Amino acid sequence: MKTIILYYSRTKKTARAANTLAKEISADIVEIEDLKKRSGPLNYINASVDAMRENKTNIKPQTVDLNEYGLVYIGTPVWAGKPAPAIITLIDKCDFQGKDVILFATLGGSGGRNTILRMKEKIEVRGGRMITSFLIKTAGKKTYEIEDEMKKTVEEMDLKIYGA
Ligand SMILES: Cc1cc2nc3c(=O)[nH]c(=O)nc-3n(C[C@H](O)[C@H](O)[C@H](O)COP(=O)(O)O)c2cc1C
Repeated sequence: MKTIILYYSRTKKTARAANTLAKEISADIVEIEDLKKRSGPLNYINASVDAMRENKTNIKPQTVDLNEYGLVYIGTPVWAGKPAPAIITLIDKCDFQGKDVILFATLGGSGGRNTILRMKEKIEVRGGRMITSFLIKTAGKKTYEIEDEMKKTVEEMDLKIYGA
């Protein structure tokens, strides 16, 4: 069965990691957009509050049909120690019954463990099984450094063996 990568990214760091991953493991990839405006200083605070409270948001696409996929990667930036609202919203709209799931998050420095744990809990409730997870620190990193870090993670975690 095929592999798909679903991700949300505000400033395109998670996007960079996700696209590199898609190339490395030959997976399909879908970007989840948050239709709420998330740029600017005030929206940064609102974004943190929304993440902390796990407030839902409007996303595009509204759901993803996972029927033809056996393995699903889900990637999010860490917001206030939580997954981004777009990903919280997405998880609750997808059917993970019988799916293997690999979770990843990009972050400045802290809150990664809690972010993965929260996604794991929500996916398990919806019938999915997290097989592994990883974090990519992005603070101060250039685009090519994020890509290199992703490639290194693929090698070190042997991610190419999953979902074949
Ligand atoms: C609203 C908001 C809250 C954030 N909270 C955290 C946090 O709690 N811990 C952390 O390490 N980084 C935090 N960050 C930094 C992002 O997780 C990090 O820059 C991430 O790589 C951005 O990914 P993106 O470019 O895909 O949006 C936060 C960023 C935003 C915009």
